[in-house]
Amino acid sequence: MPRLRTLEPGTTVRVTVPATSANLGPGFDTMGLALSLFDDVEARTVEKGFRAEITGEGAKTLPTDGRHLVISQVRTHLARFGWDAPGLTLTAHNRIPHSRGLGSSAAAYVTAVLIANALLPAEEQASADELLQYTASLEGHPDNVAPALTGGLAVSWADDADHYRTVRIAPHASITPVVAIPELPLSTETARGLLPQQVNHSQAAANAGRAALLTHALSEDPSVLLPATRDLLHQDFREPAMPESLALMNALRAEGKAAVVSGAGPTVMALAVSPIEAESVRDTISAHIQSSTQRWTVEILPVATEGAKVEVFR
Ligand SMILES: Nc1ncnc2c1ncn2[C@@H]1O[C@H](COP(=O)(O)OP(=O)(O)O)[C@@H](O)[C@H]1O
Ligand SMILES: N[C@@H](CCOP(=O)(O)O)C(=O)O
Repeated sequence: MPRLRTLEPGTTVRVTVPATSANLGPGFDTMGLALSLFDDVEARTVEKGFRAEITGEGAKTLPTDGRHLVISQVRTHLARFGWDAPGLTLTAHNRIPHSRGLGSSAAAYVTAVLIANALLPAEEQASADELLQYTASLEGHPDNVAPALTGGLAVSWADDADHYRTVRIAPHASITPVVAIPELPLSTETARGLLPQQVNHSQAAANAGRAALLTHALSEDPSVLLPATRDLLHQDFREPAMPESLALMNALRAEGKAAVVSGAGPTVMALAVSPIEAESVRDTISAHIQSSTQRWTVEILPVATEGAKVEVFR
């Protein structure tokens, strides 16, 4: 393997990346919405040593040396282009909760790839399309990384050559997400392990109809959000791993609220259609979870219209 070139110390890259809620009901592995909850990470190239200082989520659990996911992925991405950092100091302010279905791992991959890309010489930097390929391949599905990169609502797919594609759709301005985040985590890997290899054809057809309706509901006509958010591909299969989340989602839906499992769960997200309705949904959720055995955080998280932001200081 050819020797890696070493970057100069003294460059700082700051990345701000939004949380994302994938699936949105029937858009399994395809649709995702960026939410106004952000991780802020600053990376500085230094003479030597790989170290992370973490506040917030993961401060007590994540590795603080070169094994930190963002540090290791920055180095992997640099190596792809024949570079390494002499050393790296990472300062991470993590606000996106981990393993709750709000896209924390996607945010970490996007952060790492954007940091590495900004550290590369300008002529070697990746295009927006390449950034999508790298981040979606790391995550294994594009539905979180795409809206984390673009902001707003993203509909993504892999084409016949397995090349990831995405289109950004401006969400209707009235849409106001409310999230109920339970205390107990559920890893995406575990939740994916509950999915069947095959699904019934008529259920797949019904799901396709709802997903098609969902793009219309989210962009043009939120009045059809309740039928448009009905999923037949993943939520029920995952119930054994998060029964309280499914119970909350079903109770909200029975009351006419467009509630879904956020990502692979266990967070539940309801899509209100005004800030006032969002407050009422928040109160309704709080009433439902009063008898729960675990603590929940209930928050209104407006749509983030901008995707990840990168600043470079030399
Ligand atoms: N900011 C971060 N820095 C380092 N590792 C992270 C970060 N965010 C997430 N991770 C890793 O990803 C895991 C969560 O990924 P996952 O189970 O896919 O859940 P999520 O739904 O939050 O993406 C965490 O346990 C941690 O190992
Ligand atoms: N489509 C994926 C989405 C996972 O999102 P996350 O936020 O839970 O990582 C799935 O449903 O598995």
